[in-house]
Amino acid sequence: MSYAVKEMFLTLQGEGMRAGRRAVFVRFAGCNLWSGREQDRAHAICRFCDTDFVGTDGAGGGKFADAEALARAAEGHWGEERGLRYVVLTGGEPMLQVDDALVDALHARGFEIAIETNGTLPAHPGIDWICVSPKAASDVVQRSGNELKLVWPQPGSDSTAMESWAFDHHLIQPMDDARGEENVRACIDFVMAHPQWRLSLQNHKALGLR
Ligand SMILES: C[S@@+](CC[C@H](N)C(=O)[O-])C[C@H]1O[C@@H](n2cnc3c(N)ncnc32)[C@H](O)[C@@H]1O
Ligand SMILES: Nc1nc2[nH]cc(C(=O)O)c2c(=O)[nH]1
Ligand code: SF4
Ligand SMILES: [Mg+2]
Repeated sequence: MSYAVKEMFLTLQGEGMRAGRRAVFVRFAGCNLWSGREQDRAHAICRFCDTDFVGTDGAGGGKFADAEALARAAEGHWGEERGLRYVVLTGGEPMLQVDDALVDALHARGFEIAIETNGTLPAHPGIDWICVSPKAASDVVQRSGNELKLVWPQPGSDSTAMESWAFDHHLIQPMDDARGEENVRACIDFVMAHPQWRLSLQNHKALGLR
């Protein structure tokens, strides 16, 4: 299979329990909850997306003919060092494209594989670190994993129900939109009232990283 990738880059994971870790990000093109076009945002299932995932024209992006080609490119971003290789598959929605061949090719090059997914499709069982970020108007089928990262406030999402889902960590992340600090305050208040949750900040934005 070929893969459509918007962009690929080396950075620090900015969010969640593994924030601060060196990682190659592979941003797949396309999503099942929004077309990515601004004129469609108001009617999309997911309306707060902070990401351009349309097309394959970003830095390091492109159409990769097969899994080997994509894994080779990821290795190129990481460099020769073989220790602690870490790749984060994101998008768009990566589970629209991630398959056995890609998981095997990345593992063969020594990568630990993480995914950022909206959870509407089952995560590939070979993935080593699963982060699910539920969207209120969608049906989440992937209810287990390493971390659940709920963007907040998100009217219509049932955080109490999510506490019984099988995740090791439950995180609340401020929605980055025009309300800004108000959303951060709402997240702090939420964690103060629900100690089983913890705050996730988008460190890369504060640090000026990609
Ligand atoms: C762009 S999404 C791509 C992966 C997948 N489609 C998903 O939604 O999880 C990556 C992460 O950014 C989060 N995110 C997207 N827009 C955001 C925003 N405006 N504020 C805070 N987090 C946001 C998502 O919830 C998800 O955890
Ligand atoms: N540095 C950095 N960390 C991230 N964690 C999740 C991201 C994403 O867009 O999936 C992201 C991203 O875009 N950049
Ligand atoms: S599901 Fe993820 S990639 Fe798709 S529109 Fe929402 S935040 Fe963006
Ligand atoms: Mg991002």
